[in-house]
Amino acid sequence: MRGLGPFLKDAWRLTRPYFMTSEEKWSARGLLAVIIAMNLTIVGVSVILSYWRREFYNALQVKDAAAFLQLLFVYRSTPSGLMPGFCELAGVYIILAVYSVYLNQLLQIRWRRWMTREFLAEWLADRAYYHISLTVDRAAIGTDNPDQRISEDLRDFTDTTLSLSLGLLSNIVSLFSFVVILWTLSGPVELFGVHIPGYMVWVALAYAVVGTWLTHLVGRPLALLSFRQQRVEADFRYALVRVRENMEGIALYRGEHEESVTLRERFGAVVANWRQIMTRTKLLNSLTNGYNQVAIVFPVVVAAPRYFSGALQLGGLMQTVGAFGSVQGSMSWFVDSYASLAQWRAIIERLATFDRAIVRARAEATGGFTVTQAPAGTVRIRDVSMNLPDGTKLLEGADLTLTAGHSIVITGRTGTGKSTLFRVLAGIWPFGKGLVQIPPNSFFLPQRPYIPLGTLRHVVTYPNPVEAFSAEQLAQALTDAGLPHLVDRLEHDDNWPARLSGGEQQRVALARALLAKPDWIFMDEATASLDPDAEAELYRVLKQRLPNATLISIAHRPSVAAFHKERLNFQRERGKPGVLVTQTVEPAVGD
Ligand SMILES: Nc1ncnc2c1ncn2[C@@H]1O[C@H](COP(=O)(O)OP(=O)(O)OP(=O)(O)O)[C@@H](O)[C@H]1O
Repeated sequence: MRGLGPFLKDAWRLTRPYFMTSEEKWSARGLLAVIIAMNLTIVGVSVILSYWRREFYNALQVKDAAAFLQLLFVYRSTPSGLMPGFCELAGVYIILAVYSVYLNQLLQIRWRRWMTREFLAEWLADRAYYHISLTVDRAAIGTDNPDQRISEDLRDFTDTTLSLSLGLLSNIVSLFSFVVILWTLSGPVELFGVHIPGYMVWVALAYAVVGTWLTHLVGRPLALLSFRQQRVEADFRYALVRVRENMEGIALYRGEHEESVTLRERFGAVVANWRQIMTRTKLLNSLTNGYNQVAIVFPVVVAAPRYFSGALQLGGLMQTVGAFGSVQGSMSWFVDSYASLAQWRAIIERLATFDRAIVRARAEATGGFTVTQAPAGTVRIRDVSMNLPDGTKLLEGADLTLTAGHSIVITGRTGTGKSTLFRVLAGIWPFGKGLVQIPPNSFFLPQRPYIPLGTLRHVVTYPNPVEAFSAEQLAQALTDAGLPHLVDRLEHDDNWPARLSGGEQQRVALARALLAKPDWIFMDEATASLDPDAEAELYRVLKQRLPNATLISIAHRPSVAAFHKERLNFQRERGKPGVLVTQTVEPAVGD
């Protein structure tokens, strides 16, 4: 963990924009001011209620029924001023308590909405999400699981920041107010010849600190145990999900017994940890119940000598009991907040690291590459060096010019760097340097196409809006791509990533290319899941439907090479940068 200074700086850096510079800053400040005012008023009402208590019990002591009724339902004039009735005080208290929480939740969700939008925009800008995924450092907190940072950490950050800061303010004011009340009620005491003024204040503070500290000590292992419980429950659930996702594989291997052993083992951990939670909860409950029972009489016992000596009336005694409870409540808040403070610190650390990783990734979006538009009819790379994130060189100082109408197939042994070259040409690979010039109307088809959730129409038109193409255009593209059976299901909302086979997914990607009508089509083993006949058929369709498009394909099969004019062989020896070697290919029949 970093020092306190940098941590506070990070906390401020995350908090500042919403309240200081965002377009919502005025409504946010207004809402925060109202919540603070409400919380302080709640403390004020509690203080008035403490004096009300004194009047009320004094009225009981002297059997003054009129004062009793006034104090319950209307108001009463007292020597120290007008005392509102219980109904009014309770009414105001209830309204404040309800609306302070409600407005707090409102501010929390608005703040979270704003931060989530900001983080999402930053994360998706300049392909920062992709860059971070390439360089993710498992040891560094903050850059792993971006989904968790954006959903959970932002939620917990806004929640914890508000509850800690507002809680701190209310509890300081409350502690101070009730310590003063207790001080005025409590006379001095002589202990072993020492004169101690306001002795009840010291007793209350000591009682609260010892009690909450003991509770904290006994209860602390529970936090760890419940954290572990979440983990073992998640492990058990994950094992069940693995079975669900691999049912066919398990059935074919007859792996039921093995699975059942694993599942029982994992559930065994759930039960074992739960038993520890039970034991610890029992201990904690013994302590808190005992403490709470003692708390009922403890302040009365402490104040009793002054009551019996006549220095305090019944009202004063009851006010003392209430003030004692309030001091204890505020002190407990400070002790309990240790845990939330540690949690808050961890959240801020994770969010700040994530934020810095995004800024860094955006700054290095294209690495040392200069990606520009190519002059019409060419694709050019000049002096391109292509590295892995760890610095390993895949290609060094490469030059390449592709001309329109001259289709190329890129081949090479697996793992040489063909897909990485494809990413460089697409302008998304950030590691390396050189000039990359690509014509604007280029279309990139990866090996594993992205299939979003939603209707099939959304899947096929992605990333364009659903209304970008007519039903006839979509039907034609699907039919051309070999998916005529899906034409009727365009409006069906299904789990398409799971429903479509690997080959069908690649056909959907080709349908997208047919709709986009690009001048250049770059394909990274984009038909590898199809059988050779279907693959050849699709290449024929592409050439027929898009006769002016130039195909640049990465492929292993010779049958695909036959659809291209030239072969570019990516050759790389272990530990050395690769080279691109041009070779001729036999044209396919009808090419
Ligand atoms: N993000 C990454 N981090 C580290 N290494 C990577 C990363 N991406 C790719 N590599 C490595 O770079 C090398 C080249 O990968 P690439 O996918 O470009 O190969 P390829 O020639 O397309 O292989 P194939 O024919 O099997 O698809 C491989 O050794 C791969 O493990």
